[in-house]
Amino acid sequence: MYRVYPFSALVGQEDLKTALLLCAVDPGIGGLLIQGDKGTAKTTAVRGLAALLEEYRPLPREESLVLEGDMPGSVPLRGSILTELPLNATEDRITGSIHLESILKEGTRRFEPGLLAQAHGGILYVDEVNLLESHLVDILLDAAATGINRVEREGISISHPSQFILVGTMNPEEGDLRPQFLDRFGFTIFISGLHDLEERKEIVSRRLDFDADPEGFCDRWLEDDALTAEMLRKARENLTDIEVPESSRHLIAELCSRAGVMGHRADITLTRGARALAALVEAPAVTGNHVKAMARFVLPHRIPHSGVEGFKDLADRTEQLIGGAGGGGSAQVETGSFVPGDDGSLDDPYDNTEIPGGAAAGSLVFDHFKKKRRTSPGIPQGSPK
Ligand SMILES: Nc1ncnc2c1ncn2[C@@H]1O[C@H](COP(=O)(O)OP(=O)(O)OP(=O)(O)O)[C@@H](O)[C@H]1O
Repeated sequence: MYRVYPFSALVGQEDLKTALLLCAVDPGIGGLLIQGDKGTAKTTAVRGLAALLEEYRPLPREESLVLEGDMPGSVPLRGSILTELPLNATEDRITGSIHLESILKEGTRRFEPGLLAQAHGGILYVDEVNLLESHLVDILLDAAATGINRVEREGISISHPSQFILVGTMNPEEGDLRPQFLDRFGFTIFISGLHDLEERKEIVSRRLDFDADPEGFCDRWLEDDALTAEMLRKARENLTDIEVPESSRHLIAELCSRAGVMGHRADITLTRGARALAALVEAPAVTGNHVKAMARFVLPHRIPHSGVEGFKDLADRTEQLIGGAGGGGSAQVETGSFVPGDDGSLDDPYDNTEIPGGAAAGSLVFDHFKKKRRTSPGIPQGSPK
């Protein structure tokens, strides 16, 4: 059987893994744009997450799609949870079209679903999204934001749900994405290769182990993938119960206003991101630390700039904003109703202690993951990493 390199076996790149998980917790975040170097596990991470979603099914997935409009009915949903969009995809292929053969042969009109139908309930991966024609990017971002694919063509109007996790990649050296498109991607992260020598060696040895014995390698990471899926499932379930207190709302407004972002999309995405992060680390409410961590994913690509500044400069400006926000400190909120686990061994995930400058989202999620793994009865202490 064909095996996929496990999501949990990725070395480091915790922000990348976290950004992907958060988009799975709340696809309404609007998708993730990964900028960065080649060979840094972007595709490996996305395929690993897809395999995890396929195996453990932490997210709801419908069997068929309900069509509305001029051709009401339903079409079966089939295929993989991961839809990869080819760069030569046409608008018809993406949105779906009227099946010509059925008109010619049977004289009836039938809707032929496209990639936006196939992606419903899964991941839509667009490698090198900056090389895609603008009107196609527009269609993808529109569906990602609204969760609906609308086909208005040839005198016909059809719509169907299309909720997916949009993941785009781009290498800025090969061309830019227009600012109006950048703003519509919920998160952007920049990733580069790892410089820690031990981590580099670990990447090679894990890859060679996987290639030599994919089955055995995947078995060793099974428990970690299962735990990640369980965290995802719980976070999805609890998402709308997470409180966003006034102090966090204030911090979000302050950060976005000081960043000088256009409109209010950043405020909304930052709120959704912080809420998804709180859900993933099992906190009952959004704290200042969650907001600050999410500001790094939400603000850099939205800060107005002259065009000469690279992502790194904008990330530095975001750090300055985070450092100076909230009167230089945290968004203080009440400790809420957190009840430690039965064994009392988990730290309070709602810990609102000020972390100077806030912690990285990847650290918050994977520190929590490691604590859970230590206290999960089914997980052997000797599991990898
Ligand atoms: N952090 C990592 N952990 C595990 N494997 C890694 C890591 N970084 C890179 N690799 C390995 O490097 C190889 C390249 O990874 P991958 O194809 O996912 O990169 P990519 O970022 O999608 O590249 P490209 O931009 O060229 O498409 C794979 O064999 C992958 O296993």
